[in-house]
Amino acid sequence: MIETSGLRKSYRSGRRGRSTTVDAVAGLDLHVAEGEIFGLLGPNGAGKTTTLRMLATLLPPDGGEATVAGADLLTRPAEVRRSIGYVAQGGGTWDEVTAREELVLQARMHGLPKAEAQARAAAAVDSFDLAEYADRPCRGYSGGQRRRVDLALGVVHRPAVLFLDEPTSGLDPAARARLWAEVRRLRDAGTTVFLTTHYLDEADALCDRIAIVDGGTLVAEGTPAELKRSIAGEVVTVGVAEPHLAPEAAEVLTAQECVRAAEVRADGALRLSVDTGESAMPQIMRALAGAGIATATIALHRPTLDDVFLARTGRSLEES
Ligand SMILES: Nc1ncnc2c1ncn2[C@@H]1O[C@H](COP(=O)(O)OP(=O)(O)OP(=O)(O)O)[C@@H](O)[C@H]1O
Repeated sequence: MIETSGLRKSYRSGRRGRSTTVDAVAGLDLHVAEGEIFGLLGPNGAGKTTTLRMLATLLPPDGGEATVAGADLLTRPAEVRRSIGYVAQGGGTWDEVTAREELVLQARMHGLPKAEAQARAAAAVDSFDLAEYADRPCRGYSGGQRRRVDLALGVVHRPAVLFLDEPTSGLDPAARARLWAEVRRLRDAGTTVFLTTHYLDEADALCDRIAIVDGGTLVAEGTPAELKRSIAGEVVTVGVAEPHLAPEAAEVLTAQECVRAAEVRADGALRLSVDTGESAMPQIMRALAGAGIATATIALHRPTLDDVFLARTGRSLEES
């Protein structure tokens, strides 16, 4: 449904002579299948919004190719625009207008006659459960209510592809869960959803497939489960009884075949990447005992997407 190849965008800023160039998107290849929720995950400044705005025809790429819903982004942008909905970061509701009026206006902007636009607005009020406040000005809405209206506005013309930029940013847990349910409902009805997020849990729980980006380039792409299994392996943490021996313990363990990588964390514990935790744990204990290093604690963790990011970039996404 969306294909990109070598997609690029740079920004120049500063005065003449002292201008700097930021390669916001530095050659991105993405494949998004029809009917999936696809997430672009990355830290601040990774190039997520720039990518989304290019795919939504709001920003011209500097290079590369892309098709969206079967139309070439560069040569047939008007056709792309007819197939997509776009919800910007922070949304697009006006304080003085009601949600219903916004929905009618949006539908009319997509070329629907008045009666049809009103019918679409009424259907959206129903399906997004907006009736309680849809006829009040948007100014009084909660953050979660506004985001639901934003979603409804994004799909009132029934696009094949919906772009969402940081859809749950700033929402409380209950409002986030509600928005996730709405996004899943749209996907189940056949809409392809392309969203950006810097929340690991959102990428993991909501997205069918994700692309992790950093510095404008692709770090990894796949289903969250695949990425965690294939890239991060499993993680064993070990606390040694005498913390000053942690560096020596890391050296001993790095030499073990079952250990892919060992690092000493800031809290003095060892963090080990292994293929299979269950079989690695007895070997780890034996190796440490053999080196005369006593173990205080040992625990097996299921890998997270942050472990994937760490394995690929050497940094934690949560600290980026
Ligand atoms: N209009 C602009 N002029 C100059 N630099 C820009 C402009 N817009 C973005 N950038 C830079 O391009 C890079 C990518 O920005 P972008 O907004 O695409 O990242 P992002 O992953 O969406 O970040 P965030 O999560 O903070 O929204 C950043 O280094 C940013 O500072």
